[in-house]
Amino acid sequence: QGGSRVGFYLGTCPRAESIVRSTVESHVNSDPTLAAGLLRMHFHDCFVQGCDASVLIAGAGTERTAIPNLSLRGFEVIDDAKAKVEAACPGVVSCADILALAARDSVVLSGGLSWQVPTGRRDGRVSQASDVNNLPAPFDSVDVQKQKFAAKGLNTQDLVTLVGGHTIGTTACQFFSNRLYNFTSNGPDPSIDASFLLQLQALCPQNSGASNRIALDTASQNRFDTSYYANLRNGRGILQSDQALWNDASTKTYVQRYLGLLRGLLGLTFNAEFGRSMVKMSNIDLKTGSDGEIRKICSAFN
Ligand code: HEM
Ligand SMILES: [Ca+2]
Ligand SMILES: [Ca+2]
Repeated sequence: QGGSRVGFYLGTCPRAESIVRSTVESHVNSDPTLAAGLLRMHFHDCFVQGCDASVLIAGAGTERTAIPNLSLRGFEVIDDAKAKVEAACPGVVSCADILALAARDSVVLSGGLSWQVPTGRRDGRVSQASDVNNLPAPFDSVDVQKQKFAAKGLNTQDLVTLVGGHTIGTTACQFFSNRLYNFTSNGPDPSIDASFLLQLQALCPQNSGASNRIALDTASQNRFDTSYYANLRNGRGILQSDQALWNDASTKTYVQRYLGLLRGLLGLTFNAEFGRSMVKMSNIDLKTGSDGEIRKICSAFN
């Protein structure tokens, strides 16, 4: 996992990070929902073949065509940043690094704390839809979520923290509408707050709302804050996998700590911890040194 380091491009492309930042900024300013798209894209990259931009390759049979990736957004932001970075320093900066930096910049633009992103990743030469099988699903139990994160070297705190990325962005109703209508033989998921259930049912009608999009963090979908965790506490989580974090003792303590419900040594600051867990996630199975390549354009192998 070693090989990446903060400031990798200082000697070879000193403007790389600022070019990425200003590109992400201009896109997010015109469409604030892109911040969530870029954060999720980096997660989906890192969990499949490591953080190597495999998710960015276009074409038949690539990762992009796998079901969980069909709704990824922001490819045009990465392509734009890459074109500008190439113009400044051709052949130097990887697409994998641009995506990792763009994810960080997206969090900062949404009001989160910044962190230093180690760079030096190289771009992978493989992208296959069939490899997209270890991403967590919205129906996964806490145990399965923990196993999938542990397989990538991420512990329970990292899980609760990184899923906190759901403090921004939206989901299609299809990923949770079973909770609203046919979760048990009697109907809805009893862990949903009663008045919230009525709101969600209105937003996601049973037979016609599958593609409607709903904030993952009600009333705070563009702010990088702890509101997402407060919603979990109040039975206002959206995905079954999200609400489960409150209903399992091992993950609930982290939610409580982020909400300041456990004080003193047990207190934790979400926005600070998020950057720390992101650095761990951003270092999954890196290709460094002479592995892989530096792509010329992010959507195609050289
Ligand atoms: C147990 C782990 C996770 C599960 C089951 C999960 C599941 C999902 C699902 C089903 C969606 C909605 C997709 C759609 O409607 O197209 C979503 C959206 C999102 N996820 Fe996750 N996710 C997980 C972890 C993460 C992590 C670790 C991050 C980032 C660090 C993340 C960031 C996001 C963001 C930002 C969105 C909104 C995307 C947008 O608005 O375009 N998720 N997630
Ligand atoms: Ca990858
Ligand atoms: Ca929020």
